[in-house]
Amino acid sequence: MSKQRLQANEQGHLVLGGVDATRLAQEYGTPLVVYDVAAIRRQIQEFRAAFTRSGLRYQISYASKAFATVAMYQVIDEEGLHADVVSGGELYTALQAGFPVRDLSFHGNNKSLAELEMAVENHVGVIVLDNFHEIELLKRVLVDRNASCDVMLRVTPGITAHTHRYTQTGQVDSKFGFDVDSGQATRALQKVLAIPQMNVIGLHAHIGSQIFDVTGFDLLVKKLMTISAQWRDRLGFTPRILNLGGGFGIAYTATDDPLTPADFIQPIAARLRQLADRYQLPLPEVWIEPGRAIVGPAGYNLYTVGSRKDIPDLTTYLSVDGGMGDNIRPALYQAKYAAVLANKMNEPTHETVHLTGKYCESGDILIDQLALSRNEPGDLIAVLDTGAYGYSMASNYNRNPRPAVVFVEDGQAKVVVRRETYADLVRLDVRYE
Ligand SMILES: Cc1ncc(COP(=O)(O)O)c(C=O)c1O
Ligand SMILES: N[C@@H](CCCC[NH3+])C(=O)O
Repeated sequence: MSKQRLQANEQGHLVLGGVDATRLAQEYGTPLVVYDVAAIRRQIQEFRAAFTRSGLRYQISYASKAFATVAMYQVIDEEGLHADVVSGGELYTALQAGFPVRDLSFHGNNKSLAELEMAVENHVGVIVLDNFHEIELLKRVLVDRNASCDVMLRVTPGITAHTHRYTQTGQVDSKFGFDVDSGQATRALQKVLAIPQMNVIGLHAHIGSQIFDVTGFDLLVKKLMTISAQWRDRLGFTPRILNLGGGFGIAYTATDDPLTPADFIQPIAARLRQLADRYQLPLPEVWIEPGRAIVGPAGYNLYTVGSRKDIPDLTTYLSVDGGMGDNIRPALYQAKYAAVLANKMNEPTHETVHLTGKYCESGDILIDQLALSRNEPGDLIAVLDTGAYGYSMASNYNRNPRPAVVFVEDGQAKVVVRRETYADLVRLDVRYE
């Protein structure tokens, strides 16, 4: 989100989804996580429009690890998308939201027996098989229940996406999926094809996250179509669906230059058509799993300015009432964010500060160099584009309660996750006596 696209009212206050951000802070307190729901819907429409123009058969599956709450699954359902879950907890949340289970895919590199049982008993649409151990576990679950299910095979395509090392997942040296080059994926397929309770509907791969160019996806399509042709020739099997995963990057700062959904989808469609033609394969249905691109730009973290430390001739630390507990990404990935003084939007830049949190860690820095207008304690800071992997990776470090989450749309605000209380923090504690 570029700062220019932000809206301010006559008082110079940031306006989110038609609601004054200072009103949100007064009413619900800070730190506060705010989602502009219309922005989520717009982004989904952009993906849909790009697919419609491509002429491909497609499915968009929201990667709910980016932000998974009951209200979020409701919005995804309203928009008619599929979703993927990676744990019993995400599955449980989706079930609580009444999300159609047939439209869920279940991922994970170490799904437990209990999680597989939960998925099968609730009739989850697709289980994405990740490793040989899981094939055996799932077989047991299905045989015991005289059940069957649709599966995809997650493969490791041997592609290194140009992104942070911690968010690369497609390279050979990865914990996820069956390796293609060593023949592991082919062995896995042979094994699964011999299990009558499993119906292989497609191939899945995810090369990484926060990706800004289409090269990795192009290589991925080539790899998946090549292996599809080999499998057709050797095993008489052709995957009906190619799931290309997520990873579509967003702009966190002015220097980020992300592609639009169409920039990704058009070349992917062209390459698929070319290879389907070359290998005489049917054009596969394409699934994608965006998480960040759907919720990232729609999210804002609101904080109140507190203490300040000026170190003469050196620097200034400006502290807010949240930090790494509600946004671990700067500490974990050196992620960069932009922020504004939400109650003084029209004032000129006055200084550059380290925007720090309140946690007992020197690394608890939300923004390393933030240009701000003149400010004082009580002012409101809005960190932008925090919607993906912010609240979903939040913790109670230092026994700080996690913030509330508010959805704003058409001038209305609604709490969709209540703020944790101190009582919540000790809810699971048991006295030792
Ligand atoms: C299998 C899978 N699909 C989709 C995603 C979503 O990625 P992103 O939020 O970058 O779109 C992830 C996370 O990186 C993932 O592991
Ligand atoms: N959590 C990461 C991305 C990895 C997502 C899951 N594979 C982030 O904040 O960017």
